[in-house]
Amino acid sequence: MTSRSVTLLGSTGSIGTQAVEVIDAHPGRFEVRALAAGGRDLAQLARQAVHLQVEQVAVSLQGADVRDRVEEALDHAAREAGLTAYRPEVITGPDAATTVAGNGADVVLNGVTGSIGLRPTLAALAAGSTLALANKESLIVGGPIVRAAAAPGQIVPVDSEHSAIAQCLRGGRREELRRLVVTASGGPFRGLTREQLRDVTPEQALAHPTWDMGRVVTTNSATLVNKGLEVIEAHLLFDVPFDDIEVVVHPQSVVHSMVEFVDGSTLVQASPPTMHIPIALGLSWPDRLADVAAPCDWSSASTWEFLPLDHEAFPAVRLAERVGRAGGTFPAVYNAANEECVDAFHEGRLRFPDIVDVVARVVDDHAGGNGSDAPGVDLSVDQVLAADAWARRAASDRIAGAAPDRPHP
Ligand SMILES: NC(=O)C1=CN([C@@H]2O[C@H](COP(=O)(O)OP(=O)(O)OC[C@H]3O[C@@H](n4cnc5c(N)ncnc54)[C@H](OP(=O)(O)O)[C@@H]3O)[C@@H](O)[C@H]2O)C=CC1
Ligand SMILES: CC(=O)[C@@H](O)[C@H](O)COP(=O)(O)O
Ligand SMILES: [Mn+2]
Repeated sequence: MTSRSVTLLGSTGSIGTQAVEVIDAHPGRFEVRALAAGGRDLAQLARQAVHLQVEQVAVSLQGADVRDRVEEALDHAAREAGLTAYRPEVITGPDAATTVAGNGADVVLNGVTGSIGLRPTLAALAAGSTLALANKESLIVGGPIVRAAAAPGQIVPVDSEHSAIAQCLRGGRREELRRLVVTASGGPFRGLTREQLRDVTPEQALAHPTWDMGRVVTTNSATLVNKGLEVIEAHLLFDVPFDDIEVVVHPQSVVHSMVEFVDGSTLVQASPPTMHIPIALGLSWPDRLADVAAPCDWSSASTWEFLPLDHEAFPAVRLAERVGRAGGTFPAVYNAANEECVDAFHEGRLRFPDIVDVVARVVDDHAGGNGSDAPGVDLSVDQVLAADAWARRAASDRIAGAAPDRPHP
């Protein structure tokens, strides 16, 4: 089998480092051409660059000394590895990830967090690369823009639920599909009431019961905003109406989602919780790589539970369905307001249940005509980014009003 060239965006994060593990475990299958990161850990990025011998290293930091710092880190990592002649191209600044995303690699894995991933997603699609998409936010905020930019099959989902659905769809024809069932772990606060959620801490929110992930997606799992985003993601990826997408709580995170067909049959995709499988499929689609992860162990007793979601304690999914149906800039507003609220929660400026309450108020303000809005097919990237910026400001104002007392001193 021929080797695929790969560009890894967000290479130092949870998805990025696991992608490197998958690539290392399959020598000869992939050649990593470029890495991009935010620049919080230049030493790690440089070690990855030297290890993978990439041609390009992109860092989104801006500043007079950034290039020198990246080159210094690369020199240091190369010396440590006994390689003095290694000199990749270094790209810096806010557009760095977008630049390497457009380098025409066979596969671009977008593992950046947040709506900042929109331009890189569009650059990868414009360059004709297969987009292995972990950065769900770019699809959600870009909506019709991203869909229009993608050729059929050009986006391969890496999010575990959507990878599961894509795998299940290989077992039945699209026109035979009745509905999608998206599983949710329920997060660390499953079973708590809204009142009990008032005093939970950031540390508790980051203790996900089944997955080890980055800070934002882990917090979103706790609020169920992640599941709200994933419902919109499923609608956009598979063109299924919101009425035909159901969320079910499955605390074990072994069934990663399901597809129900018209005859009453349901196909599920199951594996112990690891992102290695969806990452490997994202890189090698439509082929499967061998021995990516341990399969389910059927030799000992185990239980899979499926429970309804408590929408009163966790209103984020219903709110996401509303913004998803509204379309236009509403999903971008939901996402951007949430990104602001997640930061505020971790900085002790907002209580946990106020995250989704503030997002809902910002969405209501948007529905009332605030923030630039352009529903429908004519949406532009500039309009999305303007709505994103407006939602961040609106959320900040609301956060300042929502937290007169500091919940986490
Ligand atoms: N982790 C998981 O298991 C899963 C994650 N996802 C999705 O995948 C995406 C990544 O999540 P995760 O890996 O957990 O997040 P992390 O926070 O662990 O990693 C994010 C990565 O993106 C980099 N980054 C941040 N800003 C930029 C930028 N402007 N340009 C280039 N790189 C940047 C970060 O670098 P730095 O630290 O230097 O800023 C880091 O390498 C999210 O959209 C998430 O929802 C989906 C399913 C599962
Ligand atoms: C692994 C993955 O895909 C995450 O997005 C996961 O879905 C988080 O788990 P929950 O949101 O179901 O808690
Ligand atoms: Mn997911």
